Amino acid sequence: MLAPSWEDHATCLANAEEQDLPRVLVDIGEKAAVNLHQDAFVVIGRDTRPSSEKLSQSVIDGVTVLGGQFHDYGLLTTPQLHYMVYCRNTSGQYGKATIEGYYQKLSAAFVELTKQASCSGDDQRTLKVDCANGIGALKLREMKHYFSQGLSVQLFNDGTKGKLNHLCGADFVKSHQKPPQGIEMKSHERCCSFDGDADRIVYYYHDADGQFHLVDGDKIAALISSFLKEPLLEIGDSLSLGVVQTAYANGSSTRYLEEVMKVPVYCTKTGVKHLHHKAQEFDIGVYFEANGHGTVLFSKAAEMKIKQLAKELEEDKKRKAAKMLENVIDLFNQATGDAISDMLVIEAILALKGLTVQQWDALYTDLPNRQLKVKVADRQVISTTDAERQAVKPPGLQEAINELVKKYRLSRAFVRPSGTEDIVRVYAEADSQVRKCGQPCI
Ligand SMILES: CC(=O)N[C@H]1[C@@H](OP(=O)(O)O)O[C@H](CO)[C@@H](O)[C@@H]1O
Repeated sequence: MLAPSWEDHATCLANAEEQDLPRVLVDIGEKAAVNLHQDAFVVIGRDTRPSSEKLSQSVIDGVTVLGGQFHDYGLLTTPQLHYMVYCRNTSGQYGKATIEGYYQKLSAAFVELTKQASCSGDDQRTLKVDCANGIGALKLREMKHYFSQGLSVQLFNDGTKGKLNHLCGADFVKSHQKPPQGIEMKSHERCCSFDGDADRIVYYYHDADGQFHLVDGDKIAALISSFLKEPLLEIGDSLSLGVVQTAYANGSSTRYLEEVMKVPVYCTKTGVKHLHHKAQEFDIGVYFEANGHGTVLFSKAAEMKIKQLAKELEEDKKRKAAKMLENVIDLFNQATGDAISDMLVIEAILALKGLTVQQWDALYTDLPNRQLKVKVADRQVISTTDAERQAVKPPGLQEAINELVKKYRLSRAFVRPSGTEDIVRVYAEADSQVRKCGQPCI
């Protein structure tokens, strides 16, 4: 429990996240536990569930008995807690380790960025936000006045009535491919859903025929990458840009990024800690899980370079491009995927590019896909390789999958044991739900 490096925090907090521990996240770096020469400092935050208060108090009691120091922030979203830890571990260089500091940093960058928006594809810069009846509602309500000159948000499922994540939230929308309850959607209206602790976000809309369209984490990564390429080209510096996905990324998104955007794409195991670490290998690392969890990381060197160019470049267009990148750096939560920060980045990009949600959605067409959970006696009998895309155990399983996959075009399928639930997950995609031979699949 000693002041660890930022990487230690990232690992520890990401591990807690993946094991779906209650959202009283405690700043206890794994590696830091062996460093006995520094004083302990524990950073505590909690969500709105009744159990969180007791859990949080237990942590405080434990730390007090051990004579450790702590700061209790009370109610926070998960990414806000990561932000506080990051600020403290960079001695305030990243930002002020207060809720006010978080609101100010992100809102100032958003307002500055959107000032440059000359036109807007959506006249109404209004966004409907489903807050999953979670902590995101409280925090977005506190924050919305800071950026109201650039965006007006309407909150739904704000926790005053419904239950956390029940028939709402990013996970519900993504897995059921339908809107959450409690939100009224008019056709072509831009809506988004946070998950319960506000670290994931997905967008969606209804078209004129009433058909529902999901714009998921893969499309968020595609929008952001294509947006970033332009100013990077303009400033003429050869900063490396890479996108990190998992096996659940739709094949169309990978093809779009590699073949149309000419951006290198990497696949890691499921779980943000894997994506986060891979993204740190680039000057600019874009990482998103299909479920909407992700952010963009800028290396220290890239940040310094961009800041320097924003000051020094003489040509107006180039200097503006560098300035825009500078604001983008400030707007992305560098500590972890953050629904509020991602929402502001997406809204800024749509405003700057004059894009509607439909135009964004049209970047590419998702391949039809299915994801299932299967309850088995022992999920550990399955082990995988190649970023979980190939089963190495039990014998014969991969061969059987390969046989099935052969029957479809642009097809891909894999199974893997979940890291968070006692189940096996099955994923399949293909260019159509009909077999090559023309017969429908069962
Ligand atoms: C397919 C899927 O969505 N998997 C989720 C889920 O992991 P599993 O290991 O698949 O249970 O929970 C993780 C933590 O929230 C999240 O990072 C990940 O994306």
